[in-house]
Amino acid sequence: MIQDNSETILSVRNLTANVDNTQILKGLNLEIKAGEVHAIMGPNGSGKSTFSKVLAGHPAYEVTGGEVMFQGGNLLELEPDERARKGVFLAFQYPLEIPGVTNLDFLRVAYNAHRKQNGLEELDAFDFQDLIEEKLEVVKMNPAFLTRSVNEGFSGGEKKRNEILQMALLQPSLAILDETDSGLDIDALKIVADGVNQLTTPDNAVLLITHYQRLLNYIVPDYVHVMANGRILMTGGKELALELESRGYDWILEENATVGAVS
Ligand SMILES: Nc1ncnc2c1ncn2[C@@H]1O[C@H](COP(=O)(O)OP(=O)(O)OP(=O)(O)O)[C@@H](O)[C@H]1O
Repeated sequence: MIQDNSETILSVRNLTANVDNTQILKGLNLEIKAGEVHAIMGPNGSGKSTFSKVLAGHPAYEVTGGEVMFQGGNLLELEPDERARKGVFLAFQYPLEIPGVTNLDFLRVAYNAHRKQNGLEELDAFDFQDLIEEKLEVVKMNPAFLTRSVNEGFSGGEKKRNEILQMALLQPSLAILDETDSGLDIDALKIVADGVNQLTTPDNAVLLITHYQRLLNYIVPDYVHVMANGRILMTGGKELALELESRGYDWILEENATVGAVS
């Protein structure tokens, strides 16, 4: 038997979570190994963003049961900033604006916090400038975006690109991209996808949440999961995304309703 020795990056078992006392996640299971790209698709309101926010530690979401292990440690015990420093990165569906804080300062503080976590010295402003210019190339962003306040007045697509810039800089172990493709024109979609692909290594993993198969033409997933009603109902390879595009979700919901009725 061939042994798969890849490191497990994320292991989610029977996760349940509430928002405002309403249960949204209802027993979610997922295992992600180093080097893998996973995509989660599913109907509106199925809990995809909730899952990403629970992973990031958003305080509005209450975990009521189950387990989330990240690189062998209990993720749920960590504060949101600790999760980020340890390498969990969430690119938001709706990136926040931070008026009064320049993109450059924001990125430098985030980057140096990350270095500190890894026992490294802070990078001074000059070295950071060199580094960030290199990263701007990855996402083909104009340096003028560095001196503007974080996301303030950025177009939808520029905000998404800025999220990928942050990711390029921080090189997370687990990048969770929540509908990063929404609002992107075709060229921007390719640039963002190239950025993600350049950052994918055998040591890290990517979790994409998307409604559109087209993103998966550019970032090819190892696994596609279908989430509905707070659970992952089906897992397949990249071809599952094509099938979903042509058949929609009802057949999966019906199959699961039948299974649920029998068991
Ligand atoms: N604060 C809240 N109070 C009550 N219900 C909430 C709250 N926040 C989210 N929900 C509900 O949780 C459910 C899951 O929402 P979530 O955003 O996780 O879904 P999604 O799968 O990401 O949807 P979409 O594909 O539309 O982005 C939805 O029915 C939503 O209305």
